[in-house]
Amino acid sequence: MRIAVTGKQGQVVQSLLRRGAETGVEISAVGRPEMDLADPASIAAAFSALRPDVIVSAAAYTAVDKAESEPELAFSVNAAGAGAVAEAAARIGVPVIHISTDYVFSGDKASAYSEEDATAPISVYGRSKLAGEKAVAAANPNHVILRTCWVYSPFGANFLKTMLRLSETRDHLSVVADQTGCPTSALDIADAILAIATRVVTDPAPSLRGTFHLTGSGEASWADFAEEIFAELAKSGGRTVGVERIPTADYPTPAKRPANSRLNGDKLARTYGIRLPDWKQSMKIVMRDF
Ligand SMILES: NC(=O)C1=CN([C@@H]2O[C@H](COP(=O)(O)OP(=O)(O)OC[C@H]3O[C@@H](n4cnc5c(N)ncnc54)[C@H](OP(=O)(O)O)[C@@H]3O)[C@@H](O)[C@H]2O)C=CC1
Ligand SMILES: Cc1cn([C@H]2C[C@H](O)[C@@H](COP(=O)(O)OP(=O)(O)O[C@H]3O[C@@H](C)C(=O)[C@@H](O)[C@H]3O)O2)c(=O)[nH]c1=O
Ligand SMILES: [Mg+2]
Repeated sequence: MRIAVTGKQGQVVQSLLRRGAETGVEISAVGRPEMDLADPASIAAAFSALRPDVIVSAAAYTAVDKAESEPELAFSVNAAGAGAVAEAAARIGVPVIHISTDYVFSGDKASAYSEEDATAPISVYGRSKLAGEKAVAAANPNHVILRTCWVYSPFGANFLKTMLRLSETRDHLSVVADQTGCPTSALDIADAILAIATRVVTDPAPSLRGTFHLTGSGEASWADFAEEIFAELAKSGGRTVGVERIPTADYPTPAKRPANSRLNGDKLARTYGIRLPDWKQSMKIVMRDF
Protein backbone atom coordinates (compact mmCIF):
# COMPACT_ATOMS: atom_id res chain seq x y z
CA MET A 1 0.00 0.00 0.00
CA ARG A 2 1.38 3.42 -0.95
CA ILE A 3 0.19 6.38 1.15
CA ALA A 4 0.53 10.04 0.20
CA VAL A 5 0.12 12.53 3.06
CA THR A 6 -0.11 16.33 2.79
CA GLY A 7 2.34 18.50 4.71
CA LYS A 8 5.98 17.92 5.68
CA GLN A 9 7.00 19.17 9.14
CA GLY A 10 3.62 18.88 10.90
CA GLN A 11 2.81 16.67 13.90
CA VAL A 12 0.60 14.12 12.12
CA VAL A 13 2.67 13.92 8.94
CA GLN A 14 5.92 13.46 10.89
CA SER A 15 4.25 10.81 13.08
CA LEU A 16 3.02 8.99 9.98
CA LEU A 17 6.49 9.08 8.41
CA ARG A 18 7.96 7.62 11.62
CA ARG A 19 5.34 4.85 11.70
CA GLY A 20 5.89 4.18 7.99
CA ALA A 21 9.63 3.76 8.58
CA GLU A 22 8.92 1.43 11.52
CA THR A 23 6.41 -0.75 9.65
CA GLY A 24 7.76 -0.63 6.10
CA VAL A 25 4.58 1.01 4.76
CA GLU A 26 5.51 3.36 1.88
CA ILE A 27 4.54 6.90 2.86
CA SER A 28 5.28 10.03 0.77
CA ALA A 29 4.90 13.52 2.21
CA VAL A 30 3.60 16.04 -0.31
CA GLY A 31 3.80 19.70 0.63
CA ARG A 32 5.35 23.10 0.19
CA PRO A 33 6.94 24.34 -1.97
CA GLU A 34 5.87 21.85 -4.69
CA MET A 35 2.29 21.64 -3.35
CA ASP A 36 0.71 24.66 -1.65
CA LEU A 37 -2.88 24.21 -0.42
CA ALA A 38 -3.43 27.93 -1.02
CA ASP A 39 -2.65 27.28 -4.71
CA PRO A 40 -5.13 24.65 -6.00
CA ALA A 41 -3.30 24.37 -9.34
CA SER A 42 -0.27 22.92 -7.50
CA ILE A 43 -2.43 20.21 -5.91
CA ALA A 44 -3.72 18.15 -8.83
CA ALA A 45 -0.27 17.63 -10.35
CA ALA A 46 1.29 16.67 -7.01
CA PHE A 47 -0.45 13.30 -6.77
CA SER A 48 -0.81 12.05 -10.35
CA ALA A 49 2.88 11.14 -10.56
CA LEU A 50 2.86 9.39 -7.15
CA ARG A 51 -0.10 7.04 -7.88
CA PRO A 52 -0.91 6.52 -4.16
CA ASP A 53 -3.51 3.97 -3.02
CA VAL A 54 -4.87 6.50 -0.49
CA ILE A 55 -4.31 10.20 0.28
CA VAL A 56 -4.13 11.39 3.90
CA SER A 57 -5.15 15.04 4.11
CA ALA A 58 -3.34 16.15 7.25
CA ALA A 59 -1.99 19.56 6.24
CA ALA A 60 -3.89 22.58 7.52
CA TYR A 61 -3.64 26.15 8.71
CA THR A 62 -3.62 25.45 12.48
CA ALA A 63 -2.77 28.85 14.02
CA VAL A 64 -6.07 29.19 15.90
CA ASP A 65 -5.57 32.72 17.20
CA LYS A 66 -3.88 34.13 14.08
CA ALA A 67 -6.74 32.82 11.92
CA GLU A 68 -9.02 35.43 13.50
CA SER A 69 -7.06 38.14 11.64
CA GLU A 70 -6.46 36.28 8.36
CA PRO A 71 -9.69 34.35 7.63
CA GLU A 72 -9.12 34.34 3.85
CA LEU A 73 -5.86 32.42 4.20
CA ALA A 74 -7.35 30.03 6.78
CA PHE A 75 -10.29 29.28 4.46
CA SER A 76 -8.17 29.00 1.31
CA VAL A 77 -5.98 26.37 3.00
CA ASN A 78 -8.50 24.55 5.21
CA ALA A 79 -11.56 24.67 2.93
CA ALA A 80 -10.63 25.14 -0.75
CA GLY A 81 -7.26 23.40 -0.32
CA ALA A 82 -8.77 20.41 1.48
CA GLY A 83 -11.49 20.15 -1.17
CA ALA A 84 -8.87 20.17 -3.93
CA VAL A 85 -6.94 17.34 -2.23
CA ALA A 86 -10.14 15.28 -1.98
CA GLU A 87 -10.86 16.04 -5.64
CA ALA A 88 -7.36 14.87 -6.63
CA ALA A 89 -8.01 11.60 -4.79
CA ALA A 90 -11.36 11.16 -6.54
CA ARG A 91 -9.72 11.84 -9.90
CA ILE A 92 -7.25 8.96 -9.42
CA GLY A 93 -10.02 6.81 -7.90
CA VAL A 94 -8.64 6.46 -4.37
CA PRO A 95 -10.03 7.21 -0.87
CA VAL A 96 -9.08 10.33 1.06
CA ILE A 97 -8.60 10.28 4.86
CA HIS A 98 -9.09 13.87 6.04
CA ILE A 99 -8.21 15.11 9.54
CA SER A 100 -10.59 17.56 11.21
CA THR A 101 -11.10 19.02 14.67
CA ASP A 102 -13.25 19.29 17.79
CA TYR A 103 -13.29 23.05 17.13
CA VAL A 104 -16.17 22.48 14.66
CA PHE A 105 -18.41 22.28 17.75
CA SER A 106 -19.59 25.17 19.93
CA GLY A 107 -18.56 23.38 23.13
CA ASP A 108 -21.92 24.06 24.79
CA LYS A 109 -23.01 20.39 25.03
CA ALA A 110 -22.80 18.89 28.54
CA SER A 111 -21.46 15.50 27.38
CA ALA A 112 -19.04 14.25 24.71
CA TYR A 113 -19.98 15.08 21.11
CA SER A 114 -20.94 12.28 18.74
CA GLU A 115 -20.63 12.46 14.95
CA GLU A 116 -24.36 13.18 14.54
CA ASP A 117 -24.32 16.26 16.79
CA ALA A 118 -24.90 19.63 15.17
CA THR A 119 -21.70 21.56 14.43
CA ALA A 120 -21.47 25.26 15.35
CA PRO A 121 -17.86 26.50 15.28
CA ILE A 122 -17.04 29.60 17.36
CA SER A 123 -13.70 30.51 15.74
CA VAL A 124 -12.44 31.27 12.24
CA TYR A 125 -10.24 28.19 12.43
CA GLY A 126 -13.22 26.02 13.42
CA ARG A 127 -15.39 27.49 10.67
CA SER A 128 -12.64 26.97 8.07
CA LYS A 129 -12.19 23.33 9.13
CA LEU A 130 -15.97 22.69 8.99
CA ALA A 131 -16.06 24.18 5.48
CA GLY A 132 -13.20 21.81 4.67
CA GLU A 133 -15.18 18.79 5.88
CA LYS A 134 -18.07 19.78 3.59
CA ALA A 135 -15.71 20.39 0.65
CA VAL A 136 -14.03 17.00 1.15
CA ALA A 137 -17.36 15.13 1.35
CA ALA A 138 -18.68 16.91 -1.75
CA ALA A 139 -15.51 16.24 -3.77
CA ASN A 140 -15.03 12.59 -2.84
CA PRO A 141 -17.72 10.27 -1.40
CA ASN A 142 -14.88 7.77 -0.86
CA HIS A 143 -13.73 9.63 2.26
CA VAL A 144 -13.04 9.10 5.94
CA ILE A 145 -13.12 12.30 8.01
CA LEU A 146 -11.40 11.89 11.38
CA ARG A 147 -12.12 14.60 13.96
CA THR A 148 -9.45 14.68 16.65
CA CYS A 149 -8.55 16.98 19.50
CA TRP A 150 -5.70 18.61 21.44
CA VAL A 151 -2.94 16.93 19.41
CA TYR A 152 0.59 16.71 20.83
CA SER A 153 3.77 14.87 19.81
CA PRO A 154 7.54 15.24 19.69
CA PHE A 155 7.07 17.18 16.44
CA GLY A 156 6.01 20.66 15.39
CA ALA A 157 4.30 23.00 17.83
CA ASN A 158 1.83 21.83 20.46
CA PHE A 159 0.64 22.51 24.00
CA LEU A 160 2.98 19.90 25.54
CA LYS A 161 6.05 21.51 23.94
CA THR A 162 4.79 24.98 24.86
CA MET A 163 4.46 23.95 28.52
CA LEU A 164 7.94 22.38 28.58
CA ARG A 165 9.45 25.46 26.93
CA LEU A 166 7.76 27.90 29.32
CA SER A 167 8.75 25.75 32.31
CA GLU A 168 12.42 26.35 31.56
CA THR A 169 12.13 29.95 32.77
CA ARG A 170 9.07 29.84 35.05
CA ASP A 171 8.43 27.92 38.27
CA HIS A 172 4.66 28.22 37.89
CA LEU A 173 2.18 28.78 35.06
CA SER A 174 -1.46 29.89 34.93
CA VAL A 175 -3.54 27.49 32.81
CA VAL A 176 -7.28 27.45 32.03
CA ALA A 177 -9.22 24.78 33.92
CA ASP A 178 -12.67 25.27 32.35
CA GLN A 179 -12.02 23.94 28.84
CA THR A 180 -12.27 20.13 28.77
CA GLY A 181 -11.20 17.77 26.01
CA CYS A 182 -8.87 14.87 25.46
CA PRO A 183 -5.15 15.20 24.68
CA THR A 184 -4.36 12.98 21.68
CA SER A 185 -0.90 11.76 20.65
CA ALA A 186 -0.16 12.22 16.95
CA LEU A 187 1.69 8.90 17.11
CA ASP A 188 -1.56 7.18 18.15
CA ILE A 189 -3.39 9.08 15.38
CA ALA A 190 -0.81 7.74 12.91
CA ASP A 191 -1.42 4.18 14.12
CA ALA A 192 -5.16 4.63 13.61
CA ILE A 193 -4.68 6.16 10.15
CA LEU A 194 -2.55 3.17 9.05
CA ALA A 195 -5.20 0.72 10.32
CA ILE A 196 -8.04 2.66 8.65
CA ALA A 197 -6.11 3.07 5.38
CA THR A 198 -5.46 -0.67 5.23
CA ARG A 199 -9.21 -1.32 5.49
CA VAL A 200 -10.56 1.35 3.13
CA VAL A 201 -8.03 0.58 0.38
CA THR A 202 -9.40 -2.97 0.04
CA ASP A 203 -12.98 -2.81 1.40
CA PRO A 204 -15.60 -0.68 -0.46
CA ALA A 205 -18.21 -0.99 2.34
CA PRO A 206 -20.10 2.32 2.77
CA SER A 207 -20.10 1.79 6.57
CA LEU A 208 -16.32 2.35 6.54
CA ARG A 209 -16.81 5.82 5.00
CA GLY A 210 -18.02 9.03 6.60
CA THR A 211 -17.07 10.96 9.74
CA PHE A 212 -15.54 9.42 12.88
CA HIS A 213 -14.24 10.82 16.16
CA LEU A 214 -10.71 9.80 17.15
CA THR A 215 -9.19 10.96 20.45
CA GLY A 216 -7.20 9.60 23.33
CA SER A 217 -9.26 7.85 26.00
CA GLY A 218 -10.21 9.74 29.15
CA GLU A 219 -10.60 13.49 29.50
CA ALA A 220 -8.80 16.52 30.91
CA SER A 221 -8.86 20.28 31.14
CA TRP A 222 -5.83 22.13 29.79
CA ALA A 223 -4.83 22.67 33.45
CA ASP A 224 -5.10 18.90 34.11
CA PHE A 225 -2.94 18.30 31.02
CA ALA A 226 -0.35 20.82 32.26
CA GLU A 227 -0.33 19.28 35.76
CA GLU A 228 0.23 15.80 34.30
CA ILE A 229 3.06 17.10 32.10
CA PHE A 230 4.84 18.69 35.08
CA ALA A 231 4.26 15.66 37.33
CA GLU A 232 5.97 13.52 34.68
CA LEU A 233 8.74 16.11 34.30
CA ALA A 234 9.42 16.11 38.07
CA LYS A 235 9.30 12.29 38.18
CA SER A 236 11.97 12.10 35.50
CA GLY A 237 14.25 14.42 37.48
CA GLY A 238 13.19 17.68 35.82
CA ARG A 239 12.15 20.96 37.38
CA THR A 240 9.20 21.31 39.70
CA VAL A 241 6.60 23.59 38.10
CA GLY A 242 3.32 24.65 39.72
CA VAL A 243 0.06 25.15 37.81
CA GLU A 244 -2.37 27.87 38.84
CA ARG A 245 -5.83 26.82 37.62
CA ILE A 246 -7.62 29.82 36.10
CA PRO A 247 -10.92 30.52 34.29
CA THR A 248 -10.87 31.21 30.53
CA ALA A 249 -11.75 34.86 31.28
CA ASP A 250 -8.34 35.24 32.93
CA TYR A 251 -6.55 34.10 29.76
CA PRO A 252 -8.01 36.26 26.97
CA THR A 253 -7.17 35.08 23.41
CA PRO A 254 -8.31 36.37 19.97
CA ALA A 255 -10.14 33.10 19.22
CA LYS A 256 -12.91 31.68 21.35
CA ARG A 257 -12.41 28.02 22.30
CA PRO A 258 -15.07 25.40 23.10
CA ALA A 259 -15.64 24.81 26.85
CA ASN A 260 -16.38 21.17 26.03
CA SER A 261 -14.12 19.58 23.38
CA ARG A 262 -14.82 16.00 24.35
CA LEU A 263 -15.53 13.69 21.39
CA ASN A 264 -17.28 10.33 21.75
CA GLY A 265 -15.23 7.63 19.97
CA ASP A 266 -17.80 4.78 20.09
CA LYS A 267 -18.62 4.87 16.35
CA LEU A 268 -14.97 4.31 15.35
CA ALA A 269 -14.63 1.55 17.96
CA ARG A 270 -17.80 -0.12 16.67
CA THR A 271 -16.91 0.20 12.98
CA TYR A 272 -13.14 -0.28 12.95
CA GLY A 273 -12.41 -1.79 16.36
CA ILE A 274 -10.13 1.20 17.08
CA ARG A 275 -9.99 3.02 20.41
CA LEU A 276 -6.86 5.01 21.35
CA PRO A 277 -4.99 4.42 24.63
CA ASP A 278 -5.56 6.50 27.78
CA TRP A 279 -4.13 9.99 27.25
CA LYS A 280 -1.93 9.82 30.37
CA GLN A 281 -0.26 6.63 29.14
CA SER A 282 0.36 8.02 25.64
CA MET A 283 1.66 11.31 27.05
CA LYS A 284 4.31 9.46 29.08
CA ILE A 285 5.48 7.65 25.93
CA VAL A 286 5.82 10.93 24.02
CA MET A 287 7.66 12.60 26.91
CA ARG A 288 10.26 9.83 26.83
CA ASP A 289 10.96 11.05 23.29
CA PHE A 290 12.29 14.39 24.57
N1 LIG B 1 -2.82 20.38 16.42
C1 LIG B 1 -3.96 20.05 17.00
O1 LIG B 1 -4.12 20.18 18.20
C2 LIG B 1 -5.09 19.50 16.20
C3 LIG B 1 -4.99 19.36 14.83
N2 LIG B 1 -6.06 18.89 14.12
C4 LIG B 1 -5.95 18.71 12.66
O2 LIG B 1 -4.98 17.70 12.44
C5 LIG B 1 -4.27 17.96 11.23
C6 LIG B 1 -2.79 17.90 11.50
O3 LIG B 1 -2.52 18.87 12.48
P1 LIG B 1 -1.00 19.02 12.99
O4 LIG B 1 -0.23 17.83 12.57
O5 LIG B 1 -1.05 19.42 14.42
O6 LIG B 1 -0.51 20.25 12.10
P2 LIG B 1 0.76 21.16 12.36
O7 LIG B 1 0.28 22.50 12.81
O8 LIG B 1 1.72 20.40 13.17
O9 LIG B 1 1.37 21.31 10.88
C7 LIG B 1 0.59 21.88 9.88
C8 LIG B 1 0.93 21.16 8.61
O10 LIG B 1 0.14 21.70 7.55
C9 LIG B 1 1.00 22.09 6.52
N3 LIG B 1 0.53 23.30 5.83
C10 LIG B 1 0.10 24.45 6.40
N4 LIG B 1 -0.23 25.32 5.44
C11 LIG B 1 0.00 24.70 4.25
C12 LIG B 1 -0.15 25.08 2.89
N5 LIG B 1 -0.58 26.30 2.55
N6 LIG B 1 0.18 24.19 1.94
C13 LIG B 1 0.66 22.96 2.26
N7 LIG B 1 0.81 22.54 3.53
C14 LIG B 1 0.49 23.42 4.49
C15 LIG B 1 2.35 22.36 7.16
O11 LIG B 1 3.29 22.22 6.14
P3 LIG B 1 4.86 22.39 6.34
O12 LIG B 1 5.27 21.07 6.83
O13 LIG B 1 5.36 22.75 4.99
O14 LIG B 1 5.05 23.48 7.37
C16 LIG B 1 2.40 21.30 8.22
O15 LIG B 1 2.88 20.09 7.72
C17 LIG B 1 -4.77 19.30 10.73
O16 LIG B 1 -5.74 19.07 9.72
C18 LIG B 1 -5.43 19.93 11.95
O17 LIG B 1 -6.49 20.82 11.59
C19 LIG B 1 -7.25 18.54 14.71
C20 LIG B 1 -7.39 18.67 16.07
C21 LIG B 1 -6.30 19.12 16.91
C1 LIG C 1 0.26 28.62 26.61
C2 LIG C 1 -0.96 28.67 27.48
C3 LIG C 1 -2.20 28.36 26.96
N1 LIG C 1 -3.29 28.41 27.77
C4 LIG C 1 -4.61 28.07 27.25
C5 LIG C 1 -5.02 28.83 26.00
C6 LIG C 1 -5.99 27.89 25.34
O1 LIG C 1 -7.29 28.06 25.88
C7 LIG C 1 -5.48 26.52 25.74
C8 LIG C 1 -4.77 25.82 24.59
O2 LIG C 1 -3.73 26.64 24.16
P1 LIG C 1 -3.08 26.44 22.72
O3 LIG C 1 -3.22 27.72 21.95
O4 LIG C 1 -1.76 25.83 22.89
O5 LIG C 1 -3.98 25.33 22.04
P2 LIG C 1 -4.76 25.45 20.67
O6 LIG C 1 -3.83 25.96 19.59
O7 LIG C 1 -6.04 26.15 20.87
O8 LIG C 1 -5.01 23.91 20.38
C9 LIG C 1 -5.92 23.62 19.37
O9 LIG C 1 -5.20 23.47 18.16
C10 LIG C 1 -6.09 23.28 17.07
C11 LIG C 1 -5.25 23.12 15.82
C12 LIG C 1 -7.09 22.20 17.28
O10 LIG C 1 -7.60 21.64 16.31
C13 LIG C 1 -7.64 21.99 18.65
O11 LIG C 1 -8.08 20.63 18.86
C14 LIG C 1 -6.65 22.35 19.74
O12 LIG C 1 -5.68 21.33 19.93
O13 LIG C 1 -4.56 26.71 26.82
C15 LIG C 1 -3.20 28.76 29.13
O14 LIG C 1 -4.20 28.80 29.85
N2 LIG C 1 -1.97 29.08 29.63
C16 LIG C 1 -0.84 29.05 28.87
O15 LIG C 1 0.26 29.35 29.38
MG1 LIG D 1 -2.16 26.10 18.69
